[in-house]
Amino acid sequence: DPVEDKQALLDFVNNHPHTRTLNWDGNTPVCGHWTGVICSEDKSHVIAVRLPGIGLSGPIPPNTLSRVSRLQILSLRSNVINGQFPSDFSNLKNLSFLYLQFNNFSGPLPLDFSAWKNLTMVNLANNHFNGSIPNSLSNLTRLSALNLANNSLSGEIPDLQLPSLQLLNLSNNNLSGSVPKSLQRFSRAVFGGNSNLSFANFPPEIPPAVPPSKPNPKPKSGKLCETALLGIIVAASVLGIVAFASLILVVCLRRKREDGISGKLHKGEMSPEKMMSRSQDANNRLVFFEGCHYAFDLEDLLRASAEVLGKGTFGTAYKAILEDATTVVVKRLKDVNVGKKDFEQHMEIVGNIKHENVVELKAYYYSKDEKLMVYDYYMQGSFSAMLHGRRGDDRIPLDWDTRLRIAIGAARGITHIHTENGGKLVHGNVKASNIFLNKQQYGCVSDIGLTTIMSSLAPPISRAAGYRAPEVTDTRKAAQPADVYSFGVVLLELLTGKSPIHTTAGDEIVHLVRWVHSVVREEWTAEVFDLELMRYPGIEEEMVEMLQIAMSCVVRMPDQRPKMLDVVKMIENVRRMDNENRPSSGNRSESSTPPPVVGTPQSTSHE
Ligand SMILES: Nc1ncnc2c1ncn2[C@@H]1O[C@H](COP(=O)(O)OP(=O)(O)OP(=O)(O)O)[C@@H](O)[C@H]1O
Repeated sequence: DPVEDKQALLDFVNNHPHTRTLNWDGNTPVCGHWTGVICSEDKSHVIAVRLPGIGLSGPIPPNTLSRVSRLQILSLRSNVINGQFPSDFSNLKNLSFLYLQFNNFSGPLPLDFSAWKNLTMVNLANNHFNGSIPNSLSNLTRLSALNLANNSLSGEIPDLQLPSLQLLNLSNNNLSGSVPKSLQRFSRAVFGGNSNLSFANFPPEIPPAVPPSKPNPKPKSGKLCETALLGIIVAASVLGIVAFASLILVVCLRRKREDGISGKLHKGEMSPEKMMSRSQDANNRLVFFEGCHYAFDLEDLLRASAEVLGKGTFGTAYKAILEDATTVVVKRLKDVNVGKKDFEQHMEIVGNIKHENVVELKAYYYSKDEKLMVYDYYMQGSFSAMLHGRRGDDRIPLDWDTRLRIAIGAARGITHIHTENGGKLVHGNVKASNIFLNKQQYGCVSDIGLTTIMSSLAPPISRAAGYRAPEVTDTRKAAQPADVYSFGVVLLELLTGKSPIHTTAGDEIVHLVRWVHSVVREEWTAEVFDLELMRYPGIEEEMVEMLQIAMSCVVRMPDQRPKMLDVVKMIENVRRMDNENRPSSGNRSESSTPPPVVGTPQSTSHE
């Protein structure tokens, strides 16, 4: 609710004793002392306080912040607060985002940062802090951004071991000595304006390579290319939606070369009977995996009516309805890059993965011209369709509990995949359209390991672009940390409701990871979340925790990302009060789906 002056703000807070997020956008500056805004009574339910640019002055009164002991987001940016770093901040054990920039704070930084294990983003720039940078910052394993620029900090920079740190700014202080090795991955600019700092041991900066006098092969600007890319993405998905046609699968396959099975069928060169016998041939048959209850053969499949579900990176997916009403999904692969033996070996690995958070490959078919994969049909559609589809009046909102179940399930599925094939298997294509809901309504992942048998994709032209980890240049060689990155993007999608690459109203192309970083950096953290989630009370804490997990997954350096097993444990911890009802996360997270996080979902079959 908009409030117009300080008294109104105080009244508002006092009249709404359960306010959990206190947000003041700073558009109406209010001068004066700030006692009473958040310290008037017990406010232990408050998790976010944003009071930027409202003219708060004087030091923070003692014990003010001990009343908001569960605070996760604190922004007092752009006020005229002075005095020392408040000692009672050490009570704020859950603090994740701390923005105190552009104030008049002075004195030393706290010596001991070990109390704030959750700190993800710290901005103390443009104050008068002095003394040295505390070594204890190394305790902040989740810290992703640290801005201490434009203060009066002095002494040597400690050898900070901050595995998640992506943004650092120590410029314009009085720091001396040399830059420790652990921070030499950042550019010199972040240490600039410290006249006594030596760069003698700093690796030489390599100027960006400028190709001699070669004409630029790219005729258009990067932005245009990105627009074109988005056009392709949008067009492809629209095509998938409108291309509904009740076709015989054979017809879908008709443009194959003459020696192709379907081509022959189409031209009447081979009757279904002959085809049938050929399909029973040991060299040319539909291979079902153990435990598969389907009782159809290739001929039945070829006779089935088929509807295009969508064209993906690796081919086209069809919903095929057989004569006995059995419904399956047939994925017709294009650009398989390996021979029959390797293909079969790979299918064996994938087909033998049995886990309730992994979509089971039921059967496959290999011939020179056709490579098919058969899966169960998930009638609720993918997580992507649930999240982004039907945004109009008839939209069924995707509530937080469902999103949590999707995240936990998918994380467990990927974790299990990472244990397969001697711990070497990589999913390679983790994205929202490859996540479905299993019978318990938990996420389960599909499309495993196809990248390794397909031709490499030119990174910028792929539909998976927004999910791809920055280090992946050849999709066939992606490693497990790249799956962690892609899963982090899925989590960001789940939290924000935004696609990994989307356009703004002004047609600007936005990359979700960059957007979230910029919003969090500009301390609008609470604004990251999907508006649709705002209707559910009391979930902010969980959302902030999930945001931290997502941000740790999308760290630029692959070796600094958590392992999937750790991600599972972190997500399980988001809903702590549920732990008593569930087995411990350790082994279970690799093997099964626990009872639902909240309530009992309807038991719906996915078939
Ligand atoms: N088993 C399934 N049940 C229901 N829908 C499915 C199933 N498998 C795939 N789909 C849907 O079919 C469409 C095409 O899937 P496909 O996997 O071919 O492409 P994609 O997921 O869009 O991209 P990619 O090829 O990179 O995975 C997607 O909307 C996907 O969610």
